[in-house]
Amino acid sequence: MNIFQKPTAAVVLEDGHVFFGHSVGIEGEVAGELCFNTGMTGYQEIFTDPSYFGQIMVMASVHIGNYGVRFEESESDHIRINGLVCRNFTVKGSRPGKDTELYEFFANSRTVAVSGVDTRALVQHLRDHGAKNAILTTDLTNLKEVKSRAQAIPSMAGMELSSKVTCREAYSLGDEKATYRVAVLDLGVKKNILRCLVERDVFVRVFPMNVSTEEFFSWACDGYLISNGPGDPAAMPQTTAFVQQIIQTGKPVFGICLGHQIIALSQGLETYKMHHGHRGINHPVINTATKKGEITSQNHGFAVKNQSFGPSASLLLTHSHLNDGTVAGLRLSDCPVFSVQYHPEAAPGPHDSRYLFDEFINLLNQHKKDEYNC
Ligand SMILES: NC(=O)CC[C@H](N)C(=O)O
Repeated sequence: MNIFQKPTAAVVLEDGHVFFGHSVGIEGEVAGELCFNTGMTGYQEIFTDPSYFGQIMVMASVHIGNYGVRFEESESDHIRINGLVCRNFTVKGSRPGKDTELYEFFANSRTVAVSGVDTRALVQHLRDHGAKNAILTTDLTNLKEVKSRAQAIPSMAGMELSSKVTCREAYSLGDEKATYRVAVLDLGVKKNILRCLVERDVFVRVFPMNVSTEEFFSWACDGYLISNGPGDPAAMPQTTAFVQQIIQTGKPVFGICLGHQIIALSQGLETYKMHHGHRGINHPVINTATKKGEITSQNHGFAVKNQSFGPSASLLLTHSHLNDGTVAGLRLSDCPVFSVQYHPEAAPGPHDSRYLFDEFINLLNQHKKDEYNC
């Protein structure tokens, strides 16, 4: 924040810390879990990712808004974050071909954004003390009262949020005469996951999470994708039981992020809330079979407990996070089911993990030849 300018907005943390900044123009107050993303590019994809529903995002990257917005690059139809905290917010982006400014994008969805914040100090605080609930406000008249309201925000742990972002009705994408047909269980799916399937000759049908078993299983398909999404996976017992049924069909299943966590829960593993999560586009992962490293895009605040994997387990650890050893991927030993905690569809990248979509297609092919029995 420019020390000569008076603050016009504040980030008030549940632990009492206050970070001042400037409102970028949308007045109001929002509450949510405050977490940080270290990606140096891709702000539009982050803000429109349904997995961030309910969260206030602190961007470690210093320039936000500087290349505007192109609608075709959104991960869903509008902004999903509850609020934005950044260092510099550029009102007029300089990218040729932009459809609109980030400012307009925020104004249209009435999402509060605060700039001029010492984001380096704030990120360090969250990294040291963990993700915190917070209130973003442009009304600085009674911050004491805002602090006590910040303490009353419910924890992300135990919160089911997919029902807020899943589609209302089933819809299809791609060519109906494509070689493969995949049913997607939409827990908050990112558009690029669907694009990655369609460009591999897949006809996709996306179903809302509360779809009836009759409707879901009566759509003839070669395999299933369980999508990413917001909230705590442990708060989704019905979806977990449904995924168990999906696995029992014996068809190939691919889980991404929340989908990965739900698959793990359906097999008796547990999940837990992480200290401050993984959110960025340079997270190193090792593929335990090939021993190759992958640089991955990640966005999760929960993870699968590492304790139940072993050589004789029916679940095999396929990928491990190289920074902290957390579970990054798994597969079932006796069914064509695999999942990753990270984002192989990542846009703007990195693209190291795109091969996972090809592996899914290989499984679909194999399944077309001989049926598995789970
Ligand atoms: N991107 C995702 O699917 C996130 C999964 C889950 N909501 C988490 O935070 O861990």
